[in-house]
Amino acid sequence: MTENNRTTQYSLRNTHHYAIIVAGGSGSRMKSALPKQFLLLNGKPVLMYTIEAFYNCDVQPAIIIVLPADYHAYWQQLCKDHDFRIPHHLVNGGETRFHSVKNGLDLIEDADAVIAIHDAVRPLTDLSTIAYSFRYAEQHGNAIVAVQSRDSIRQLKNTVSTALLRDEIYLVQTPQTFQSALLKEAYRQDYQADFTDDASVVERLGVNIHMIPGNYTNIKITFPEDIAVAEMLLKQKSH
Ligand SMILES: Nc1ccn([C@@H]2O[C@H](COP(=O)(O)OP(=O)(O)OP(=O)(O)O)[C@@H](O)[C@H]2O)c(=O)n1
Ligand SMILES: C[C@](O)(CO)[C@H](O)COP(=O)(O)O
Repeated sequence: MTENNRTTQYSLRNTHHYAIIVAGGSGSRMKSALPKQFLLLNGKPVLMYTIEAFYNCDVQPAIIIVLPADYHAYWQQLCKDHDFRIPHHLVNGGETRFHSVKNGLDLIEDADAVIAIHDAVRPLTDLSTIAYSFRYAEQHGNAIVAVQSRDSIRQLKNTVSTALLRDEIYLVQTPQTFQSALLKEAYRQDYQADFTDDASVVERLGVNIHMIPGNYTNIKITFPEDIAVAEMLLKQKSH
């Protein structure tokens, strides 16, 4: 795990930065008719918080939003209703998260770019974590935000469960940030069911993945109860 020196200043002037925010899912586990990226947190859609975090971080990436094709008009209306003016590019979602990321990547031609991939449904990411992930990936090729397990861990194989070393277990979040040539090469691979995040796609090339520290509050809104938790955390953040 790499030390997150949040006070260090790096020069970003010679590179190009992009954020691909994937919001192409249907949110089946949320059991809501409206996909969870559009649900309201304290009156504002989840996706708007996420875009604001990237817009407000000091790296100032270009922002690409991947949305199901059927929801582009709905999103544009939401932007009008909430007077949401942050500039962003819209791309169609794909069949899985992998295909959605790929659609976003197709928009980026810059071979020297640094690209952060982020779940639209993680609206609580710190600005400093976003900025650090860009800076770390710029220097080391990739940066994956993760937190150490706080619970004891057991692995179940067939019917036998075994304790694992908790200190060796990390829970992976987003953003996951990469130099563009590496990420584009990785996403030229055929889709595999065990590609659950961008790190697993890049790792399949034989590349070493670097974890950087995240926050336990960077939750992914997945189940109905996560909405109440996110609203509470947002209220705490604003005080
Ligand atoms: N085809 C897909 C599937 C997922 N995502 C995005 O990937 C992120 C993480 O995925 P997940 O939480 O699984 O979202 P859903 O697929 O929407 O939820 P579920 O698995 O419960 O259906 C979300 O921001 C989601 O919108 C995407 O862009 N395109
Ligand atoms: C990318 C991710 O959020 C990292 O934890 C996670 O793998 C997404 O998983 P999901 O099954 O698509 O929610």
